[in-house]
Amino acid sequence: MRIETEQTVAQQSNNVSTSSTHSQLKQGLLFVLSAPSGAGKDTVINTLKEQGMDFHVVSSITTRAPRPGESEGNPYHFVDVETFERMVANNELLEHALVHDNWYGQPMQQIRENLPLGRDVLLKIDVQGGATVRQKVPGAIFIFLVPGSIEELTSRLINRDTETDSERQLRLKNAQYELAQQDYYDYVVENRQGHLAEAVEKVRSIIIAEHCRLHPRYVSL
Ligand SMILES: Nc1ncnc2c1ncn2[C@@H]1O[C@H](COP(=O)(O)OP(=O)(O)OP(=O)(O)O)[C@@H](O)[C@H]1O
Repeated sequence: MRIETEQTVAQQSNNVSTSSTHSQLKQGLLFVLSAPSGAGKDTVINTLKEQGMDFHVVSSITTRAPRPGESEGNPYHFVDVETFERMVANNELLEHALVHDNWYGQPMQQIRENLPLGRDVLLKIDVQGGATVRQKVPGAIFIFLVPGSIEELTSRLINRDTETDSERQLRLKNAQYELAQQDYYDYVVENRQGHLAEAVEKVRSIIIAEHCRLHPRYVSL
């Protein structure tokens, strides 16, 4: 039997750095945030950024027209259908999908540039996109944001007033199916009406906790 003395324990701890895994392999983590339209993805992301969290939100490309107040790169890269099809053909997109009659895609380049620099990357995508990313990059961390209720979601979209009535109806119809997909995610965070701070704190805690894993879920693309 080997009895460990204070000296042997001290020798062992000299040989093994307590945080070797974390300090040597520091790489960013890939997060996926999905939710029905109007559940609060942008609001949560913007609040985390205002609080000083440093992560890169992938600017998707889309063929939809910019809304009032949006411009190239903010929050999307707006491209025509021909450009979109070229990027698909050149394998430049991690995933792409037709949502609400418009194409959306996630450029791979932004992920490849940021992760090796130790910067987390967040993909803000719908559930179809989330399913594709789960297949291609199972090591990503999947977070689903839900509203307190469908009624809350409806009034948020009405108050936001960024879609026509028929667009809003389509989003609410799709929300039923999208909410049913939450079971495939690692985390579900409720963003209740008037309780934004609570939801933000939960997402923030998830990000911090994922970095504290003994073996963080690093991915390579
Ligand atoms: N907890 C909350 N309480 C009240 N209002 C909220 C809350 N979270 C978000 N909102 C409001 O709900 C509306 C929708 O939020 P947001 O635009 O962030 O949703 P989204 O999920 O990014 O939608 P989309 O997918 O359509 O871009 C916004 O007007 C926002 O201010």
